[in-house]
Amino acid sequence: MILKEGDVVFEVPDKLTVTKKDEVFYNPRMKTGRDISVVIVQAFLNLYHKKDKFYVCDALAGSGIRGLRYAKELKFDGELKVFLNDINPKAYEKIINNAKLNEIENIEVFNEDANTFLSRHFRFFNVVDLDPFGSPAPYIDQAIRALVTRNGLLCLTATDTAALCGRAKKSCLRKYLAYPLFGRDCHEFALRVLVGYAMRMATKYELALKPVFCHATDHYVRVYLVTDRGAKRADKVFEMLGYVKDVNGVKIIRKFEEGYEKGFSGPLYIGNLYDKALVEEALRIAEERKCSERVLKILNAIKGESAINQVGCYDTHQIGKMLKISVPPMQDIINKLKEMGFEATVTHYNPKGIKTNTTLKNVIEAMYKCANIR
Ligand SMILES: C[S@@+](CC[C@H](N)C(=O)[O-])C[C@H]1O[C@@H](n2cnc3c(N)ncnc32)[C@H](O)[C@@H]1O
Repeated sequence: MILKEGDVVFEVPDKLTVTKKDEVFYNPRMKTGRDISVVIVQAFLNLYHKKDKFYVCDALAGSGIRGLRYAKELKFDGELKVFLNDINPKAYEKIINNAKLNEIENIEVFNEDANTFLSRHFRFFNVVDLDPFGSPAPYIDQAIRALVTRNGLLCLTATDTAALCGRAKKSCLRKYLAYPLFGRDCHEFALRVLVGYAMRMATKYELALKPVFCHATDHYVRVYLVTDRGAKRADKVFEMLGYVKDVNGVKIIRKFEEGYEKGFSGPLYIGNLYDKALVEEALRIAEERKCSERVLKILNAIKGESAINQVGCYDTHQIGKMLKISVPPMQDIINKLKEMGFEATVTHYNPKGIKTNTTLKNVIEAMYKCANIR
């Protein structure tokens, strides 16, 4: 069947089960994530890319929709080229045909194992995008090596949320060398585990990765990290890693250098997950391109989150249960916290989550005040 996504028309098999069994993989539910990808890469290009060539790698390309959208939708005055690769010969053929269908010529298509392909392109790409079945962990090392060492953008999707969100602890340990945090804000901790893992993988090459954007949507998480080089910068990465424990909604944080203690999760990233300027530019582009309401809602929530440096959030439902009160409307609680002099915002990943720069005690007070209870 012929479909359209963004500016690209493409063909996928008529019957899709959206599993590995499909002749060529395509998941229409990931459109939101791909829309956001195009917007984030464009924002990155606008703000941080100063060279005249921009090489993007879609290493696990499936039908090619992601890479073809980059090739067609990104606006760049210099040379823009997208390298699409998939191990499946049927996907390889489909990508070539889909490129012809759109008269896209600024691409090269390959049919190799992703790690082999990436290892042949040492320090070559400005962007490496990994969108695998399940975990990107098996490809992260080669992806890091294939990126330019300064201002390279690593984009990772992970659909193994059972592992990252803490329902499959051993799987998380096996793939990400970290204990996950299971709880109401597990999606944010999934992002932090994945970011922390990629950062640790890069330090041995004297590279520092820094997250600039991420989101947890539907059944997957997606993170974007930028490369920088130098042993000293790589050493500093460990200052941004740590272990976290949730005690009744309050996060206790141990620094990485203090070591692991039983009951804590991690190692994971404990710094700010967003580059504020990039988030704002992405939102501007998304509005200009008339992206869907859903994309705009996610980006708007993230704009709020990016201004507040809280690890995790307060779950108003959990608090309401604890206090045995019904939860006032979210916006009322947020307004009340602001009236009390604090910053507060909704989160993009938990409709009942509030991020704020104050304590649980003050959130409770705000909720009581909203419910007119004293
Ligand atoms: C989730 S799909 C990609 C979806 C695509 N990026 C999109 O946005 O629609 C994962 C793809 O990875 C490919 N793949 C699996 N193992 C691979 C490997 N070792 N090297 C290269 N491609 C691989 C599969 O054939 C499949 O097409």
